[in-house]
Amino acid sequence: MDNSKTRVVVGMSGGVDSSVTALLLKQQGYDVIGVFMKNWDDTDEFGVCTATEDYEDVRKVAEKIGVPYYSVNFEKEYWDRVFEYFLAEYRKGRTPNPDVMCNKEVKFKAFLDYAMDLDADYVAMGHYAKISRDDTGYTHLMRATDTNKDQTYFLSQLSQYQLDKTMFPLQDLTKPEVRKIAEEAGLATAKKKDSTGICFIGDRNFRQFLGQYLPAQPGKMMTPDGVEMGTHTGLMYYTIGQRSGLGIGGTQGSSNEPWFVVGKDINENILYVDQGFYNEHLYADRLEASDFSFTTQFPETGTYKVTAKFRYRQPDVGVTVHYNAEDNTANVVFDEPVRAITPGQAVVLYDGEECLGGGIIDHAYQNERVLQYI
Ligand SMILES: Nc1ncnc2c1ncn2[C@@H]1O[C@H](COP(=O)(O)OP(=O)(O)OP(=O)(O)O)[C@@H](O)[C@H]1O
Repeated sequence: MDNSKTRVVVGMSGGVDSSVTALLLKQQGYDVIGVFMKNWDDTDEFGVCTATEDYEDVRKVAEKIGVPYYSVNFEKEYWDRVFEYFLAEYRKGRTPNPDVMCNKEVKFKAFLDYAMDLDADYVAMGHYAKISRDDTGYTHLMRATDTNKDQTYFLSQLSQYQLDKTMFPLQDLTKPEVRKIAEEAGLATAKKKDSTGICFIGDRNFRQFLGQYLPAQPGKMMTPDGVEMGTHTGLMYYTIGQRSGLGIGGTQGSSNEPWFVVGKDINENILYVDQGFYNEHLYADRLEASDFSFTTQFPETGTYKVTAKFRYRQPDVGVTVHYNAEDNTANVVFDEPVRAITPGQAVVLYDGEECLGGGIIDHAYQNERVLQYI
């Protein structure tokens, strides 16, 4: 097949995954253009900026494989559509997922629009996820072959239009295979270490970073039974189910079991803590979520039996979804109790290998009691 008339704009981050993405498309004969996005000014006190180093890697790889490359600045779009949302969620005591929003608003919106202005037919990214196009014209988002790396959780809010314009050339490869391809092709990024954590925070200290934007408000730390356990340093620093950083020894109370965050009262500025990983206050039997997006079609109001993930890298759980199309919300009832459901995170729905879409978790319940008090 002659791919030379099909233009594909590849999001090149300067990492190994997107380097191999560009290489594979070039080998398949596509008209490839590499584009690096600068979404965040991370120049440090020494004037060093990792974006400059990453772009240098894009240059090396693009020159090696012989594709043109550009850089585009989306700092404003990223700030307005991802970072403001991130801060607003923390202000409400929730734990947002900026990667879900970055995909929806920047990588597959601002970037996609930019690519279309370059007369692209598709954008391609180095995500581990599969695109499958059926005979009726629908494009489906499927889990990656490398289940260990599958990123559909983060892509769950993409629309049919966005998916229809997307290619994921790594979809059938495992990470070790991708590294091997990069090495054999002599790409400068073959041995580059994977990025970790939230992209704009990088290796920086999370507390310090967040504290620069949101003033920390210390308050009371209590057990759900009302026993005062000391003070917390600011509700935003704690996530439901989290163990570390409570500053309480294991000797308080009746057992030596470690302490976990089991709830937050944002109005009273109280952090609720209790003992034991399997603490009953951490287990929910259903949740309510809003702001759903679906990858093929929005369903009608009704009841659906599917599986769901409530955070990245968690096995699916069987659920019954009672979806309300009028206000785009759902009540999601679990087949078995689930630990540490966290408001602000995405609930992502699957039908077998297909990622159907997802919403944002608002509340979790246990026997009709609202957990977490947020
Ligand atoms: N700054 C950027 N500019 C252009 N594209 C980007 C940028 N950051 C990420 N992407 C695209 O999004 C994909 C997934 O991003 P993610 O942050 O998960 O990177 P990754 O899995 O570490 O990939 P890579 O090894 O390519 O950095 C990348 O493979 C790339 O195609």
